[in-house]
Amino acid sequence: MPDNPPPAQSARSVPSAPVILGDEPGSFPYSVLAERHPAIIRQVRESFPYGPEQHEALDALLASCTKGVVEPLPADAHDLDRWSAWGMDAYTGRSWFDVPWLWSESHFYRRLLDAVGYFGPGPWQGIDPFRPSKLAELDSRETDEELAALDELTGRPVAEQATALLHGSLWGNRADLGFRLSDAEAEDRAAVPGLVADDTDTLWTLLGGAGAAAGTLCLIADNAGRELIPDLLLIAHLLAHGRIGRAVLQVKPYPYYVSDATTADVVDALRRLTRAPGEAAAYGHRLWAAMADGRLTVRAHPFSCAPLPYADMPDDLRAELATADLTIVKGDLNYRRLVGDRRWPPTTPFAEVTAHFPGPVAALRTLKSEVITGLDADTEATLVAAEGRRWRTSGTHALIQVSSSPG
Ligand SMILES: O=P(O)(O)OC[C@H]1O[C@](O)(CO)[C@@H](O)[C@@H]1O
Repeated sequence: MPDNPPPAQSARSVPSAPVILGDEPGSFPYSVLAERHPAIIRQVRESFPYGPEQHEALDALLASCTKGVVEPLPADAHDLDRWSAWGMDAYTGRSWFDVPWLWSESHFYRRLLDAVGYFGPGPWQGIDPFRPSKLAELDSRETDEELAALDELTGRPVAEQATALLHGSLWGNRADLGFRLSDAEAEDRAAVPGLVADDTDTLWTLLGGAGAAAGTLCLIADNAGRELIPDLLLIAHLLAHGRIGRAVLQVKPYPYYVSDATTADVVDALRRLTRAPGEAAAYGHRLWAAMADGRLTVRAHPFSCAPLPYADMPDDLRAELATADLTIVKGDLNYRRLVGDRRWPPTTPFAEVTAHFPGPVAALRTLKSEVITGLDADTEATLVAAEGRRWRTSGTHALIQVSSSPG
């Protein structure tokens, strides 16, 4: 089977490059499977007073994902057909290290929820194993400081507010609790400026300027807490200043990648805002009102937890995204899914690898895995000279890349 593609490869394939596997000891993908996943199992074990049944299931998952093979989902799994369509039949019986890294890493979180009884039936049904760490981050001093900064920002010119909130949403992506488990001090080591690509000007042209009809923004969210809050603040600003008429916030239908946002996390974030002192509360109440009158809608499409690239999205999601004037795709995992989790040469044009997308798309991402496209050769040379390969995974660099006419 060439390149290990899942059986359902769509006719909308993009230009090709080798799919990333986790099979190379010493490589970043390998370290995530071999070290980070066991660390996440340890963290989950300690986060709740789970019983012997859950601990045994976590033991079995640990053995399977580090030394074993991909095993079939239980016959009564609610999403068995979906995972069969997502390639599980092709990968069952194979090492987690020998199948596409995006697939095995994503499948790990599905199996982790099974192990702790999240899908039920039973006492642990619907109990988010990552909630304690998400709430701790939401209630942190850092969040207080970021919200307090809004009081000063509100007096600034509107264009300056917009740029500050856009960058707040971008750098908020460092709020990835899974990442923190293995590299908390990364921020202090950056040798080269943070932004490696910046299409901000193009992005603003796609969000109704003065006199232009206020269209629809779709924001495909990533992490909860200190990332989701700046995402919501950006949406509130764009609604309040008539740059958009409506926003659709795409979140995850269940806990995923430790800190990815679910609807429960959106509610927690809005409550955090409305409870805050000063301008933050005003933002919170405006967002709450926008939810009530439909100007802000939350969606949780099952494909947001699929181990597949967006090029393989189902038609209903494709049709929905096609109605947006702009789709902002947040974070590292979504970037891998947007451009394809492949070893692209870094100067591969972003527009080429996003041609499959059904409408204008902007990626806001801090770099936490090896996939990269759309760099100019000088920037790549400077980064390599200063940091070798570290710039790709350290989380200290970011990008704003826009493709205004794909599809
Ligand atoms: O929260 P984000 O920005 O999607 O980051 C998640 C990224 O972290 C990792 O799990 C490991 O760095 C990547 O595999 C994944 O792409």
